[in-house]
Amino acid sequence: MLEVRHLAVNYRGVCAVTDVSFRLEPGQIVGVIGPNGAGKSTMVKAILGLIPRESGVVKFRNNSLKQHLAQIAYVPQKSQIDWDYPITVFNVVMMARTRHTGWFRSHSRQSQAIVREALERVGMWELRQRQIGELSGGQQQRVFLARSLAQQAELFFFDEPFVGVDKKTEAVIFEVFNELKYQNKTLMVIGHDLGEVSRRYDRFLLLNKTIIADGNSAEVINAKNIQKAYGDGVFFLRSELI
Ligand SMILES: Nc1ncnc2c1ncn2[C@@H]1O[C@H](COP(=O)(O)OP(=O)(O)OP(=O)(O)O)[C@@H](O)[C@H]1O
Repeated sequence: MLEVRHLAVNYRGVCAVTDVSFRLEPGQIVGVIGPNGAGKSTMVKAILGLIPRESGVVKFRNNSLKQHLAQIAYVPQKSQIDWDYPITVFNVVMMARTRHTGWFRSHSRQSQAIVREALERVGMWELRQRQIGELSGGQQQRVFLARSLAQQAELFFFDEPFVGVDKKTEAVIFEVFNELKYQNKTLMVIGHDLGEVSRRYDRFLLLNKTIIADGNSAEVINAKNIQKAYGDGVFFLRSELI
């Protein structure tokens, strides 16, 4: 479904990501892990064309990804969102429908129903008239999750969706991820806390500028790979992770 070949990104001549290649298939939740500064966010932004690539090829269903942007949902890191922007919860989620209705046309009943369903799914319908800056961290993540649902995408990228959320919101997010997976959607989820990584993911990409390991939990999360990616001094207890 998504094919990335030899992706490389430089920032002002300094390499952030190099020679990253992988394929994503439908119906998978793929965790991207690696230390701070490993290039996880950079990799995703370069895949999406949000920042320039030094080199590499990205194909979605054998075509250029640009032709399929409506089918790709991206939820950036919380720190990248302007929470002071004056917009309600409802309208943030409705933004996902703009590609379907256009900027200047009023939103169809169908879009309104889709937005409502998405907000209800994440338990945020009651707060639909709130300004986004007036929400807690967990509520903010739920709103952006709802926005990705309302887009009715095929491929989803989430950049650190579990930062600042409590266990209840974490459980809601994973329930929604699993529903999407069983609808044969593909999810790529960035996280850097190894404790958060568990059997909930089908596959992991361990990144430190390039892919250190790619596979299931046992294949990726082992002492050798973790040391390679994180260096010495990382306390590793596999039994905690499975
Ligand atoms: N806009 C930028 N300009 C210059 N360098 C950047 C820029 N964005 C990121 N970098 C650098 O690129 C490298 C990769 O950063 P990136 O944010 O992709 O890593 P990450 O794995 O997502 O990190 P974290 O887990 O801390 O979010 C880092 O060294 C970072 O300092």
